[in-house]
Amino acid sequence: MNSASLTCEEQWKALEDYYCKNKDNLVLKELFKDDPERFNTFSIKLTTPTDGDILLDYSKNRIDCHVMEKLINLAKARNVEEYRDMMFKGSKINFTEDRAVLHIALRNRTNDPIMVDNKDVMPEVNAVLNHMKEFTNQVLSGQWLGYTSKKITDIVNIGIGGSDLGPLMVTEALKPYNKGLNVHFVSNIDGTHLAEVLKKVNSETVLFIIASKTFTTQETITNATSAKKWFLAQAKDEGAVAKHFVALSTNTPKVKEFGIDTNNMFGFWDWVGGRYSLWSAIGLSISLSIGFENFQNLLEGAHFLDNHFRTAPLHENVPVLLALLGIWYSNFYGCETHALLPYDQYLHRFAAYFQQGDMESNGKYVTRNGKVVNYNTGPIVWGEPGTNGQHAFYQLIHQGTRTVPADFIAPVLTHNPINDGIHHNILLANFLAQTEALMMGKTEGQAKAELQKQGLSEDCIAYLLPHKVFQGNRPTNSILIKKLTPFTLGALIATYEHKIFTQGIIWGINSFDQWGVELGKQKSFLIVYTYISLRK
Ligand SMILES: O=P(O)(O)OC[C@H]1O[C@H](O)[C@H](O)[C@@H](O)[C@@H]1O
Repeated sequence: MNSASLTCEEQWKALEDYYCKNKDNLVLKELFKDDPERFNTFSIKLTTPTDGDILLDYSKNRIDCHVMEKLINLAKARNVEEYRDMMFKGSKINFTEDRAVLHIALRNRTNDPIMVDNKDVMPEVNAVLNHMKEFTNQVLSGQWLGYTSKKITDIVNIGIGGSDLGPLMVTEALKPYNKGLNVHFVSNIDGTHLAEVLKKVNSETVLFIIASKTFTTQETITNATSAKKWFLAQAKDEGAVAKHFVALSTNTPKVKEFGIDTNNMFGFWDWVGGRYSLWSAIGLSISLSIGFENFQNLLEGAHFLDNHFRTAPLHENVPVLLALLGIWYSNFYGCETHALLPYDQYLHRFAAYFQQGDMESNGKYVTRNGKVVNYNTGPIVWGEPGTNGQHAFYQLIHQGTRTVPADFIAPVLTHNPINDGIHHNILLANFLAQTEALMMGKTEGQAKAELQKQGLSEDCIAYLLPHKVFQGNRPTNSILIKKLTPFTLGALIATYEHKIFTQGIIWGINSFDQWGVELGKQKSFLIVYTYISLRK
């Protein structure tokens, strides 16, 4: 496998050279004028079996065919395909933890064997899925009863990081599929988070889901312990805990120690990274919210995208293309951030979810060779749903001093076509208008003509003019799905997961550990113990 430093790669140098000579010629409106086929050249449509098309339009980027060719050559030189195949085969590509990286196994709907340490992981994956199905059906059908023989009405997921953000994002995104349970999330160690949720639930009808891969995370264990204390204060019977507490974890001894019946434990494995775990038992709150069949459709959507990522040539491979565009902006244009802008209220936690997904994966400066990089790695990921963002931070995207590459994401159809669909029409009009405005900008001539139309004096026009000009040439991707369904959401999430993977491979870093989080954790444990012993 290639172990050369990224900046020494011939393909890197070719990109650098091309960037230096051509960066001023990569002007979007000119590129569109010169090539009427530009949209067709730089867009890809994936047709899903039942949920319509997924379109990636990447024509509004500062690229031409030469840039794309060179970027693809770089991906090849960095062995993206080989590493991708290693991931799918179960190789231990998370080398600092000596672990396989197999979130793809959790949604391996064809059940082809995937071997880790000479053992097929699929039978265990399927066993946990069956357990989730059984449990979900029992709770939703009202068969599962609380300690006073009442049905469960509310679930509370207690977890943090990957054990919170994914389930929270997905249950919000798929609210139209909710089967009737009220779903709550508690993550913050700040007691306010738990206290506010406890005000809304009844001990007789609530189910606590303690979600923690390690079952040692300070926030989760503290919140879970307080929840159990609150529960026992009302139930007054240790035996009742089994009816109201379940655990999602890889750590059986710790789950037992906490007092949760291991029959009520849903397991997973060390090869599932926290930020890639919503497909595993960690997705139990999703399954309870939308029903197991819909949860399965979410897995199907991700599997569809996994197959695309695994088999499509690099120049037609959606996650690879998104990754390469990100590299072009981060490493050549020097862009610091990447915005995720979903034009769908249901996706209001999408950017927050991928803040962890991307920044915890690729926020690293040490390479596979143990060397410190001499180039930028993962960008700062942020965003809010449109159109709210437009009235908050789009000013900076349009006229700020930084270039902010942005992904605009929208469903063509809405779940809520209220008032004859006028809301959705306006929403989509904004989506289209923004990407166009960012690309086209406004020339001095156009701005002047507008000011003249308003009948302003020449002095006033001269004074205002510089503020009314937009340089434009601001890059965007447009990602359109037919409708936000479990399947299309699964595909969308998997797209970004594989984008992150591809970038990590090109940058030569390990996207699957998170040592950076540990330092803060260790320090806070020390301070907490000192504080507690001082109070005694
Ligand atoms: O699921 P847990 O073991 O409780 O971990 C929760 C979170 O802890 C840390 O913050 C890690 O960096 C995250 O990746 C993880 O998702």
